Amino acid sequence: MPADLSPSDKAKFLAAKRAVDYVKDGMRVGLGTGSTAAWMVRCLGERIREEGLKITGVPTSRRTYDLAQQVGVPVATLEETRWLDLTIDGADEYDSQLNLIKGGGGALLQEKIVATASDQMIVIADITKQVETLGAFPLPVEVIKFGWQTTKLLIEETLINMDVMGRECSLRMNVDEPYITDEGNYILDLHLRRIAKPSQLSLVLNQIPGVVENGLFIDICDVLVIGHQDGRVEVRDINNGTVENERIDILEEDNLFQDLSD
Ligand SMILES: O=C(CO)[C@H](O)[C@H](O)COP(=O)(O)O
Repeated sequence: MPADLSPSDKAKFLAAKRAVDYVKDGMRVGLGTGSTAAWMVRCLGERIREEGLKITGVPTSRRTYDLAQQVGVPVATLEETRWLDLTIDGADEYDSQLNLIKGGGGALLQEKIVATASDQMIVIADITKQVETLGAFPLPVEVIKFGWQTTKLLIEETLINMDVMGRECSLRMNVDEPYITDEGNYILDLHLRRIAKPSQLSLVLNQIPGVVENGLFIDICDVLVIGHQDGRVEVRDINNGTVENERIDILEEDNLFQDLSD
């Protein structure tokens, strides 16, 4: 087993490796953003090299675009493909209904557009992302720069009216400057602790002028693949209510791990 791969990376890799089994020849695939999604892009690159798999990937960020280019996954834009067969992406939190918080990596807007434009969304994660109620992870909200302080006040007012537990709302920073998304916007992180009504909150937030999109993904994820550090992989399918447990032998993947961790 490669010494330089952390237990957390092993779990992410296993989820990613299992999820790319869903990808078939000719598919148009949404490529998520983040450390777990990066494993998925590398696994797709591996299948393209080893099996000659033919796909078109639609990246959800510049980072993912760069990685796809690097590992040989052909890319196109959503403008070109219009619709996708499948999107595979990570998440910051998931609940038992497979509702999600996303956007920790700042790509929630493209991620939501791409996932919504897909016949199926598969989320890959490790067990640390599982929560009973969404909200422990700060909820990212993408806002336009113009009048962002006013948008922030309106969000805070909305949170008071909705009687949400935590109400702190902070501008995401990149060292000492505001973080700028790929679409040139700011992100406000809402420290809510517990979101009792995620569906309602998502709708209300998106009605506030200046809000572009929020990181709540409600009824979008179809399949959740959870990687465990001991080699187990759990596949939960929300549409047919199945839960499957499998095991991927990590030792057999040693060479692949070595390749991918470069
Ligand atoms: O939503 C995202 C990026 O905007 C990511 O999917 C989310 O932050 C999870 O990232 P990681 O796999 O690195 O934990």
